Amino acid sequence: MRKTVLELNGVTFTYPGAEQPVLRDVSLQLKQGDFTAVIGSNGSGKSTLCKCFNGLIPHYYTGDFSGEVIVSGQSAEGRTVAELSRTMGYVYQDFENQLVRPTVIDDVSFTPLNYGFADYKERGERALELTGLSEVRDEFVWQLSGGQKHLLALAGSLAMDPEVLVIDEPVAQLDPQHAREIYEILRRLNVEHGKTIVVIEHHAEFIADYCQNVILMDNGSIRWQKPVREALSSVSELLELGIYPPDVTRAAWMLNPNPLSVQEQYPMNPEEGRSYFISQHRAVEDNNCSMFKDKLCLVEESAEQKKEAVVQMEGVGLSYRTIHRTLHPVLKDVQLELKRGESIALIGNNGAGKSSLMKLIAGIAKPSGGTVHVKGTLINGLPAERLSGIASYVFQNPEEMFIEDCVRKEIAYYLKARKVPDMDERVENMLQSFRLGELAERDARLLSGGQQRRVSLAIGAAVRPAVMLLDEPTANLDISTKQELVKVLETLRSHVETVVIATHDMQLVAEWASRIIVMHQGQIIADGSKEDIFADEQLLRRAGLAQTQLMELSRVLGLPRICCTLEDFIVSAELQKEEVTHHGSC
Ligand SMILES: Nc1ncnc2c1ncn2[C@@H]1O[C@H](COP(=O)(O)OP(=O)(O)OP(=O)(O)O)[C@@H](O)[C@H]1O
Ligand SMILES: Nc1ncnc2c1ncn2[C@@H]1O[C@H](COP(=O)(O)OP(=O)(O)OP(=O)(O)O)[C@@H](O)[C@H]1O
Repeated sequence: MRKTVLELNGVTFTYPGAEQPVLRDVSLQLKQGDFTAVIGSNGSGKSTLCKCFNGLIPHYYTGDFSGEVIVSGQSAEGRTVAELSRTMGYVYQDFENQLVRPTVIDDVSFTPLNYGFADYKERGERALELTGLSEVRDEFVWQLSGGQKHLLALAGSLAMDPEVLVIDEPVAQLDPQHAREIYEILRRLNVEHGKTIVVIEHHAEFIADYCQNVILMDNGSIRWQKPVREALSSVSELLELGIYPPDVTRAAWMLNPNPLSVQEQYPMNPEEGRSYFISQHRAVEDNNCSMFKDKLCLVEESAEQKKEAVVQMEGVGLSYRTIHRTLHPVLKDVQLELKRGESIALIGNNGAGKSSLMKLIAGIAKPSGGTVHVKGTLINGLPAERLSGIASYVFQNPEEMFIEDCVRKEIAYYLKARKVPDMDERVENMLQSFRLGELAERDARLLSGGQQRRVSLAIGAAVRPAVMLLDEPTANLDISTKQELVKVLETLRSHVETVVIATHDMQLVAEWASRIIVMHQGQIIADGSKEDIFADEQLLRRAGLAQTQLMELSRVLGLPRICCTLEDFIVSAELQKEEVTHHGSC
């Protein structure tokens, strides 16, 4: 019999000052070697639940706590976070807070050093090797890209060789190839080393491929804990909660029963799924976006206006100084023109230079050569306060944007500074569009990750700049918020001249972008329509993007191109299924 490594009995928890408990009478058991996904919509209590595992709740997050947590057979009561952390490795959603030392190798070895392990350096090196970070071992941590920092936080936990590894959204900021690699590492740790793994995950494809069990959180309670196939087949329930995992996975299963044979064991009714999907789509449109649209005065643009260049970059380079004081070129000779009305997706693997390029357009980073013009204004060297109306950058880490004490004031902040006349109306509009009404008076820093992301998007959108730059806008978002974001982005077209998104979310790219720019090692290696870019497998492979779920699926479906909406996938899946049945019966 496998031993129980973690047990929660009747845990209820209320954050200080909150009116309602965030966890309500939660009980669960994890056995050694389990690989479990915790799912649920934004704010349902997933991270709070996991913070009970290593004693962060109630030791660090004080509040009203009752119930019992048992770690490796011993009650957690009276044991410190440091003690529990030897068994429970944890990578937080805001993983940057876990990076505490200046260089990569120092950081990864820091925890084992602190615990007095003589082999702390070897542990660090091993963890870097496992996560593919050995090449940057001597770099400064602040010089890493967002994705690389996430890998480093994971490496830091691995260096302690914990019995249980809890990771809050392991691939939120990783490119598809790195994401799969991380899950392969987790699988090896699970299968070969018997580690118990818990992930908080919004991506169904990884849950389907790697996890054995799924815990569904619903408004602070565990609604169920089920084996993965059964869990992901609970279509109507997941749709009802607005968290149905991307339908691509489901469509793929409908067509290709291997390796999970889901169809045989848990037959799904495509009609049921489809009608739910469509009604969900409509609900989003009716309740949120049409309301938002009504308030906007949509401007018809002339063909001439559409051709107008909003951003012009010529011969732009960007270099950062390395630890050895040499210059590390991050962007090389970028020539780029972004036009009015374009919806641009910047894609490329971790560290390709996407954020750096956007920071140059926003005037946050200064080019080491060349010129950047936005709306005809040379922005190199322009003071920050002059930039917010021209280009607005929504950070990869939303909390970096928060300076006020409540959500409403955060959204109003830049509008107030610029004395925008319809400020109150705009703030209300944003609160509604991003489902923030109930959170308006809350401190943004104390919200869940997905809620914080929504606030950061609302701040950026409220300003209505000429160019809006969004860094990984769908990271940490549940599926229904993602759908809303796509709709809101559509409506933004009439206020924001050009929207640029840096993303690893190919679903978003397929549904939203009108133009894709592919970056690799600091250069633009392709620039075109999604039809052209997604059809070029060699190019995508070169940029480390070949293994996306969409590509696999498009192959399975025999689609010439990848750019389909979720609905297209379902329709294609159904058609193909019918064809198979038809041929079968012939
Ligand atoms: N402030 C900095 N100082 C030094 N180097 C940096 C700095 N910011 C980024 N870099 C380096 O520049 C390169 C490009 O980073 P950037 O964040 O632009 O990549 P990215 O494509 O956005 O990656 P990700 O998808 O992981 O966020 C990386 O090698 C990174 O290590
Ligand atoms: N430190 C805190 N103080 C007060 N309330 C908090 C704090 N952290 C989270 N909350 C609230 O508790 C609820 C659950 O948050 P939690 O982070 O556990 O959700 P989650 O399911 O992990 O969400 P997400 O998918 O967005 O990360 C949310 O309403 C959030 O606003």
